[in-house]
Amino acid sequence: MKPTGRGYLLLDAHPVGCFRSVELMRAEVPVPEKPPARRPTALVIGSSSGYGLASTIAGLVRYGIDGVGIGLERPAGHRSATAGWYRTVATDAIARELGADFSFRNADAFADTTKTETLDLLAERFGGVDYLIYSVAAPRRTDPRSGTTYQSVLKPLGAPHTTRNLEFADDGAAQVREVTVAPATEAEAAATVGVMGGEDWSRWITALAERGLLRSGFRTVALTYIGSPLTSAIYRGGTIGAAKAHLESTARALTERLAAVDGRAFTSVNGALVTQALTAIPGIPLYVSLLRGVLGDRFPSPVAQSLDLWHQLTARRPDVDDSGRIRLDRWELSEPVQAAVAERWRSITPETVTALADTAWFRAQCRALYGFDVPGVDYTVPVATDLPWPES
Ligand SMILES: NC(=O)c1ccc[n+]([C@@H]2O[C@H](COP(=O)([O-])OP(=O)(O)OC[C@H]3O[C@@H](n4cnc5c(N)ncnc54)[C@H](O)[C@@H]3O)[C@@H](O)[C@H]2O)c1
Repeated sequence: MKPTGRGYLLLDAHPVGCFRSVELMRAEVPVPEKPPARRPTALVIGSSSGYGLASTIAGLVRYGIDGVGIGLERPAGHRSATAGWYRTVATDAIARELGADFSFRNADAFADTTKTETLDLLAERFGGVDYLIYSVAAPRRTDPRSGTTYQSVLKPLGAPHTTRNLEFADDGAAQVREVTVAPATEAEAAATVGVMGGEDWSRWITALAERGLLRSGFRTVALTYIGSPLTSAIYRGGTIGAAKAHLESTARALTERLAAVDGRAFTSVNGALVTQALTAIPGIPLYVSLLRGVLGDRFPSPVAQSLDLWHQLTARRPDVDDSGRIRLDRWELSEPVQAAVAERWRSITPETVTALADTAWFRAQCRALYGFDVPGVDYTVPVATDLPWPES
């Protein structure tokens, strides 16, 4: 199987490459000296990819979690299954090997039926939930109660924004192209909040509360991002930033509601991570490649950040900023790092891009999202792509 596609989007995922990337993530998690006194129950929404996957693996290996992970993935058909499908198969194998009672559901987290069925399963198997990690990144959401489908957009607010995009030719050569993005309409901004804001997270908590499934001391976290002044027009000050602000205010409202069970809701500001969604945000691929150019191997992995997230979630007093957010992005936003990235951003030319930005790393990361370019995989060996979703 060969990687085929257009731009950053590939059409197939390589199962063995996806298994291997899950193994490599697992290898980063230190095994605890002794098992936890009580196995916590966790619900991870968005467990097949990115930060949700890393949190699931870190939780299984280091924190002995049982529970449920939810992702929305496509099975094999004319093309391979999605990469998240194969990563879930591999994560399930880890859970089984560890003896964890952890099952995976392939379902639309935004649907009421998914909530009911997942809560039925949690009630029957565990009788309550200790942690909910909300790590969904979706392009659209259908609100099952109104039937409205919201479509998110990645646009600035108020004024057009001109930035530079990193692209790759078919032979892998890096190119930088100037792009101008028109500002979002009010309807587009509201729709983005409808997808990536806190409404669905809040509904999960309400559903758990109504079923009496919130254990005393329950904690929940949804992931957010701030990012650099270089990307603020398109990210934090743009439509997606408005959605993140909504998510952050939802955390404050949820914490008030969770007082009855001595619970708390947080957002966690994670650092930049190469994902498919990130490649679609104008300017961000160049920014992240420059960030890696500055940091090299000091760029923390998603597993390292997820271990920090669990550390904070399980701490008696989590380390939060003035707005009540867990901060896992200090490495990214530190003054010297941002100054170095900004200096490179200003001076970059088509001739210097590969020297100043780690474009080779960025391209390999993008391909690894589909299981290609993963170290230790023999891509000449034929692979079966039609694999079943793990049984729950
Ligand atoms: N990538 C970054 O740089 C970055 C940085 C900080 C915070 N975050 C935040 O982290 C969160 C997760 O993003 P990611 O980058 O890990 O994304 P990702 O694309 O790697 O993972 C998204 C997950 O959501 C699941 N999903 C999507 N739609 C779903 C649906 N309708 N029902 C059930 N599951 C669904 C996918 O299956 C996948 O498991 C987002 O809130 C994102 O904004 C990302």
